Amino acid sequence: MSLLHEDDVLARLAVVLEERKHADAGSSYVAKLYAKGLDAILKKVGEEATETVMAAKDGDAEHIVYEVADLWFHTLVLLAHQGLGPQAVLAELDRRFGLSGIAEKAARPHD
Ligand SMILES: N=c1c2ncn([C@@H]3O[C@H](COP(=O)(O)OP(=O)(O)OP(=O)(O)O)[C@@H](O)[C@H]3O)c2ncn1[C@@H]1O[C@H](COP(=O)(O)O)[C@@H](O)[C@H]1O
Repeated sequence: MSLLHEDDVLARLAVVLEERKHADAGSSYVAKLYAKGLDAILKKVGEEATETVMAAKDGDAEHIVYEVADLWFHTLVLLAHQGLGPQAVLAELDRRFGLSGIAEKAARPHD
């Protein structure tokens, strides 16, 4: 799998999450979660955060990745429910990275 493909997965998943807003609640996991509403989505985010903490305490790398994927997925559902998408979060992280000056230092290593 290419790096580009992996980089792109948040955007591609966000498109599917938008499409599920028009799907029948019985037809998909995400459509059912939307139908249950914000509190149900928040409950899943909380559960997955807790499961991530427990996996990290166990120190099993595969389990950590699995639980963080569940957590990221449910935060993407939350963002979509709120009319937002991963690009907004990525832009905020990019802004903070820019503020840190690390990118500029990397471009001028001898300063
Ligand atoms: N990436 C995911 C994804 N990650 C996790 N999950 C679901 O999130 C749930 C995780 O919750 P738990 O571990 O608590 O398992 P559970 O007991 O089955 O969950 P609950 O039924 O209690 O909520 C599971 O049901 C997983 O199937 C996901 N469901 C869907 N996707 C993606 O979302 C897209 C749309 O999904 P559908 O709406 O199902 O078509 C798919 O193409 C996938 O790419």
